[in-house]
Amino acid sequence: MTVDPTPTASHFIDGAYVEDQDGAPIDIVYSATGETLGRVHSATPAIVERALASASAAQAAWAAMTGMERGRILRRAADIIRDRNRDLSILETYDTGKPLQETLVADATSGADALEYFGGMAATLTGEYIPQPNGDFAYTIRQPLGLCVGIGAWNYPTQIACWKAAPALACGNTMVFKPSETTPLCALKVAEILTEAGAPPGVFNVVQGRGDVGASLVDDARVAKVSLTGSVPTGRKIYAAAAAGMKHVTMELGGKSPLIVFDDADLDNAVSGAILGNFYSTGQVCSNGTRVFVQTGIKQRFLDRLCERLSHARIGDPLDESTSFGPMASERQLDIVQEYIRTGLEEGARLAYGGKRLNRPGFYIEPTVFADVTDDMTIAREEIFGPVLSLLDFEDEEEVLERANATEFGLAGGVFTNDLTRAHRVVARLEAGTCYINTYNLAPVEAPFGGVKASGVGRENSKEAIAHYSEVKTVHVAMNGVEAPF
Ligand SMILES: NC(=O)c1ccc[n+]([C@@H]2O[C@H](COP(=O)([O-])OP(=O)(O)OC[C@H]3O[C@@H](n4cnc5c(N)ncnc54)[C@H](O)[C@@H]3O)[C@@H](O)[C@H]2O)c1
Repeated sequence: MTVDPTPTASHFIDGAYVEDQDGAPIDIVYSATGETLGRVHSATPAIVERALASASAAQAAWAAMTGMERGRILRRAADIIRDRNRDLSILETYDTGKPLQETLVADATSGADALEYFGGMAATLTGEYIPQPNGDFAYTIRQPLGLCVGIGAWNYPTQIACWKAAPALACGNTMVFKPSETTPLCALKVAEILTEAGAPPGVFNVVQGRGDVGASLVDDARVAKVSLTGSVPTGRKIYAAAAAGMKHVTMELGGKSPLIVFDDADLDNAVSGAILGNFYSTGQVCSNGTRVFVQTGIKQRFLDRLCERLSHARIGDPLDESTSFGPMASERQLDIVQEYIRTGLEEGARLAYGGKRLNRPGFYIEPTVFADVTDDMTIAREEIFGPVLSLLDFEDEEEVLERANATEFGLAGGVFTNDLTRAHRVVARLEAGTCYINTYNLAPVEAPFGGVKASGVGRENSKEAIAHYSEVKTVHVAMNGVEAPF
């Protein structure tokens, strides 16, 4: 073990690690073995108060720094992350169970990208000059919102912390971040590295805990904005609580996205897209295209090729770099996935591949494919958040579009076809925040990411994120006398 996965302490507040053993213990369980690596303690009300007070006190001075100065710190943090990519990737693997093969390229690196991108943008966040008659004018100032709360899911703990911290801090906000109780480790490292890079104490704080701790953060009157990555039910609760305080929100929630394969598609590319969109990170990706609609003409060939390709998945120790498919992140999530597989079978879907828990320690389940799935089946309607692909077939474009959009979710959607005009026509009509043509599940920080309908509010990444972490103040200036009616 080259990386010690046990954290220095549970929380990171005011530029330093903080412990308070009065909080309820949260075990750090390595999902590849089921062993408990250590424990953190949930934040007590006193810890939550310390974090909020620190972030609140730090905000004015952080906002008063120039964008150049703030950006330099974020970019320095990006460089440190890249220098330590391997260790941070191993930590991400301990936190989530995702294969090192993935974490080496997808997690800390994406976090560094976000810090570099928004660090570079910080100095460009300027206002506008708006000319008015007779030499009068108005101008705008882009201002931070203030104290922001970030709440994370467990599938991408480093990336989620950075995707929220980077735009928030670039705009001059400070943040209290609560990682998922399932993955408490990585956000602490992000806080440590930001501090090392020069972020003043209080600018980025991490507190541990479950939903109750998250709710206490959301409810605090000092908090101006809440950004959640999580499930739709949690999003509904947090959005409602934030509305009571008229707070800004970003909601990155769940999905049940359609991936549509027309019979003129390049079969191997389409199968690759379905693999990326269902089995990467053991299927624990919000934007996954878990409803794979395949046109009837290539249905059998697609299924055969998919099953053949899945037989090459290397399931095993995620710290072995040749492993391409790891365990579920937690026993609870494994149980949820197994329950959905049982429901799929009960409702008459045909199990075409996998479906079984592996007979080894840890929370492993095989990559699973159901064929002959119909739109009304539970596995076609609900987000499973595990490696379970539902194959549905369709006859024509109009029909598949109607069925693809018949869901409360709207996170992502994809189409595989060699017909250029059809590709653009289809994505134009997909009710989804992020669409893919002949590819799937890319999420570069330069492009907006987020959902429509129940899948979310607002966008992360890209220039769009700036609007969600800042406000515009308008200033009117008279260069002439003031006329009044009396
Ligand atoms: N759209 C995206 O960008 C994106 C990315 C990753 C995951 N997700 C979604 O996240 C879900 C899986 O993650 P999860 O199981 O951790 O989600 P979850 O909703 O159970 O928990 C998310 C976070 O919210 C906290 N929380 C729970 N109840 C709360 C409350 N009442 N107030 C404040 N905080 C509360 C949890 O402690 C956790 O930190 C899936 O639905 C997945 O699609 C979305």
